[in-house]
Amino acid sequence: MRTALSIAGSDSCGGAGIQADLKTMTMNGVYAMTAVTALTAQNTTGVRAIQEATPEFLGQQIDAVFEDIFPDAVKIGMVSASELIRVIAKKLRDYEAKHIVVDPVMVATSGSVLLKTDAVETLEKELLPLAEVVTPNIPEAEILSGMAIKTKEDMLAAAEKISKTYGCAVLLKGGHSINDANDYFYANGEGHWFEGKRIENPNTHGTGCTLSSAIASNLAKGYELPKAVKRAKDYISGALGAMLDLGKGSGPMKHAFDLTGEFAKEVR
Ligand SMILES: Nc1ncnc2c1ncn2[C@@H]1O[C@H](COP(=O)(O)OP(=O)(O)O)[C@@H](O)[C@H]1O
Ligand SMILES: Cc1ncc(COP(=O)(O)OP(=O)(O)O)c(N)n1
Repeated sequence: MRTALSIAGSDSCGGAGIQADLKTMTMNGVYAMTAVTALTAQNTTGVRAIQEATPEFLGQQIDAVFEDIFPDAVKIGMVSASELIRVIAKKLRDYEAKHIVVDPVMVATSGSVLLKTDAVETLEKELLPLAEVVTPNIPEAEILSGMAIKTKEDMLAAAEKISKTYGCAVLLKGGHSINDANDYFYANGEGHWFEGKRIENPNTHGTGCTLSSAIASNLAKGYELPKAVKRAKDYISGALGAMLDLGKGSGPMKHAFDLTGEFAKEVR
């Protein structure tokens, strides 16, 4: 069985972070492992408190995984502080980790800051150059590219700039635009759109975590990056389309939706 490691924060309400990653990887037919960067006291209305792991303890979790079950892919989500980012980068370099997907989580949809301002530079310097693909949303891409993104043309230019600056593929997510859910992919000097039909579901807690861990799962299974992204896009559309409605705020998605076609055959 193929395996994937999520290095991310825990979300006590189960919709984002490590919990979303475990559900997504499992539903995508991959054995999921974790290294927890922080605990959050969080629900669908917001993040109340954050307790970071120590850098030493985060390193021990990563060692414990790599020394026993070498992951076929690694997804990195919320990592709030520079010291934690440095430990992750060193371990991934030392172990020569494969298929690294970086979701540069900065601010939760609820508005809570999940990456300290002084750690943005460390993320850019240490983690992005290790990534096979980075998956910013529009506000995150504005920070990484240093450009305002207001139009589709801005998305193209920002993705190209991030890709060329950090030497990785970029999937710039369009979930924060109003009319559609089209994401722009740029790699090796070429770009194209992954189109998505916008689903009228206000419960989008954990969409970014889910998409990035679905990409990591599909890379772990041996799909080339564009196909891994396409399959992840289909997965997020299915999970949002299942229309789960829990909690008082932006609720989580349903992962145990009816997988159809190609997915269903493989995951069984
Ligand atoms: N209402 C929606 N309908 C369909 N797809 C969506 C919707 N909202 C977000 N997505 C998709 O979910 C993924 C995560 O996007 P986004 O919400 O922008 O990320 P984040 O959670 O990091 O802010 C993207 O593929 C995006 O296109
Ligand atoms: C622990 C933890 N990690 C990441 C997030 C952010 O999740 P994401 O899917 O990027 O976006 P929203 O859920 O905020 O739309 C989080 N909230 N908690």
